[in-house]
Amino acid sequence: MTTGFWAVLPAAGVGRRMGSTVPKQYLELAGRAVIEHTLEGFVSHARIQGVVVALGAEDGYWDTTAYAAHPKVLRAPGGAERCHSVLNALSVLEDRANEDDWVLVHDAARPCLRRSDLDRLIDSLCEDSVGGLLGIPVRDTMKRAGDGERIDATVDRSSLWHAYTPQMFRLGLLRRALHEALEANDLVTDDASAIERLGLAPRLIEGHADNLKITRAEDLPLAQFYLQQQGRI
Ligand SMILES: Nc1ccn([C@@H]2O[C@H](COP(=O)(O)OP(=O)(O)OP(=O)(O)O)[C@@H](O)[C@H]2O)c(=O)n1
Ligand SMILES: C[C@](O)(CO)[C@H](O)COP(=O)(O)O
Repeated sequence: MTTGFWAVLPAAGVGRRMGSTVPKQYLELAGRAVIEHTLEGFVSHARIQGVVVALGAEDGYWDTTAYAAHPKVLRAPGGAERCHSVLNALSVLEDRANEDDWVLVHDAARPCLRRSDLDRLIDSLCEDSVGGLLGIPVRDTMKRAGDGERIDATVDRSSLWHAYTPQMFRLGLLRRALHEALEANDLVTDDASAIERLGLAPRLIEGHADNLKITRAEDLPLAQFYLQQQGRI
């Protein structure tokens, strides 16, 4: 049986840290919504059979996007935290995908993902027994803050990475891992953390630092710069 590939885009956040009345996944970036740039990379990918977007209950923007009626795009209800949104999206895949199909979970707020990095992730992990994620090794000296934002310690950075997305795991394993994390009230902030809780070791695949997550206001012009550098706008 051929193994399928699906994408899940958690897009149900409110963007508190962005400080905008418009959720950051719908802010304009080079004339399109952030989420439209993100979706383009998955909808246009020949190996990706479908994309499930997890949307907030109050989302009044999705229907204005160019992908609202796209045949490859499905919807799921967002949840209170990112982990709930992802688990809801996996439920939408249950009657379409096989348990061993690969699911690539990618933040809607990361519009600058390179096709080359996406392909490297898929090619590196498609035979892997666990799965993994894109990331980059940290480049700065890392400090742990103590009281009053004074340094408590300098942390050995030699094996520290920034965890990015997509994070790629088989549907059945990821659903079980997230379900068990939530059962333990462990509101994991990424999908790999749920897999690690099972005692498994996801692989880190080095990508590019321009796969930033739009989080604060200064990230939007930086994302535009990166898209220009990539020749995408
Ligand atoms: N309950 C939630 C919270 C977040 N997300 C999504 O998960 C991704 C990463 O989350 P984050 O950057 O934290 O987005 P927000 O939660 O919107 O940001 P903030 O924490 O600043 O509110 C985003 O695409 C966001 O839309 C989601 O689907 N469901
Ligand atoms: C999934 C993630 O982008 C990996 O770095 C990150 O954990 C999301 O965290 P957030 O607090 O939901 O932005």
